Amino acid sequence: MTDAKKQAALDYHSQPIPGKLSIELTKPTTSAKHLALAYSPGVAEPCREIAKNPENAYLYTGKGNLVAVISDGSAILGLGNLGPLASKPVMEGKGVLFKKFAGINSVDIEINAESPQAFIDTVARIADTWGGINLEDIKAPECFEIERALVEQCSIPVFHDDQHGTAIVTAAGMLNALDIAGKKVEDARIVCLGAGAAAVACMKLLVSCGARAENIFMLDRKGVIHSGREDLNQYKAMFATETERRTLDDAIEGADVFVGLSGPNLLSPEQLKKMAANPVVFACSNPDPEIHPDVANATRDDVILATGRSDFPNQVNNVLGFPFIFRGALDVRATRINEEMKVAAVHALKDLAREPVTQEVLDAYEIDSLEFGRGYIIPAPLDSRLLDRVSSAVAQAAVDSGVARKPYPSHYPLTSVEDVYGG
Ligand SMILES: NC(=O)C1=CN([C@@H]2O[C@H](COP(=O)(O)OP(=O)(O)OC[C@H]3O[C@@H](n4cnc5c(N)ncnc54)[C@H](OP(=O)(O)O)[C@@H]3O)[C@@H](O)[C@H]2O)C=CC1
Ligand SMILES: CC(=O)C(=O)O
Ligand SMILES: [Mg+2]
Repeated sequence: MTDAKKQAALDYHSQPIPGKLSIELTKPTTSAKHLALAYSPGVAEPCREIAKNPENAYLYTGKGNLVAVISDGSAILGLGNLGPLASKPVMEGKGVLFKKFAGINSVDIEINAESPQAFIDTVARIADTWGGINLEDIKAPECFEIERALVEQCSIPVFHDDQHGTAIVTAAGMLNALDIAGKKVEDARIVCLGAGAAAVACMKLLVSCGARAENIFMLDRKGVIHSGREDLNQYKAMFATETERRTLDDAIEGADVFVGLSGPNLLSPEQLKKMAANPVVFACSNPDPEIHPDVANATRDDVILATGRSDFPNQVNNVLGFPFIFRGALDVRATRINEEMKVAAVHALKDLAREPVTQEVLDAYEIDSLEFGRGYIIPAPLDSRLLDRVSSAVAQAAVDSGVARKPYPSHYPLTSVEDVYGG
């Protein structure tokens, strides 16, 4: 980013008041009568009702539309482990996206935990406060154990966005991109740079969508993850292949797909040149992708390119997932976000990209036209149809797969965030 853009980002966060979110009141508070309802003595009544039946918390508090965004700051975007407090702008940012795109209230919580168990214990103790928990920017491999334990211990959805949100959006974009490239996911030779939270989840979901594990080369800082390595944790080991290839230079030769979930500027133009015709390159590290779009496009004119950023076409970013996935899950009071719900979200996103783009999207991105193709493989985050399409698919899948505690919402389809509480 230029110095001017960096300063603009700092000004955006600091002016006119610090931060990006505030809390609003939903009830009148102008008279003593109002206060007697909102606080003492009136507030005692909902307390008594909730003590009798915890489900009443959904009736008398904001719990049902409230998500905690929780991080330890150990893998903030692609910036690395900068600690809990430095993750706060990202966590507030996730809150902005929850509210703007899905009408969900959120609170960010940054935990200074000395161990994964301390993190788990902290979150488990406050879990009843929320309708759902979005774990964010927690590094691998700790994130896997943390999520597993919390899913087990909590009766509300717990979702590690960097794993599943990213995987859902990546799979949707990938199925479309391969189609445009004239290739089949089952045949695609895939290189995944990164073997952490996002990478492992993305490759697992791509395999569920038809990719063959033996066609995937995954790499970490030490190179290709192969069956001869003895330093692999159980999550990396799932992707160990029998191969003589050792480096990115080796792995990228002839590859159809590159998925970058690692760090900045790690794919060189020379490596991009070695890929097969019509290469699909998802350089998803934030804020700086594995290869800059200007460099990639100057290197090959047949590349189908996506990044995680809002300022280039084809934004493959979990912003297209988590707001709407939680919307659907909250609205049927799902106890968890299961595979069926994730796959439903993949197809809703994939299919929406194939529909004509609305004027609203063209205006928001200041362009005259956009149609399904190399420059448009995935819906844009400012497409208001996402709210209905993804949330309803997720809610239906939750009902069908038996994790919903409420029926499919009678107030669906949602046309805007104004509708989220129904009539
Ligand atoms: N666009 C999107 O929606 C999303 C993008 N991301 C991006 O993905 C990246 C990883 O995030 P996340 O999975 O949460 O983090 P993790 O810390 O869990 O994983 C990072 C992984 O990247 C690998 N890595 C780092 N540097 C290199 C390198 N020089 N060469 C090869 N591998 C490298 C690490 O290797 P090792 O295991 O050896 O340490 C590790 O496997 C970030 O840049 C993040 O911004 C993440 C989520 C969503
Ligand atoms: C987008 C996101 O969640 C990340 O880069 O970590
Ligand atoms: Mg993240």
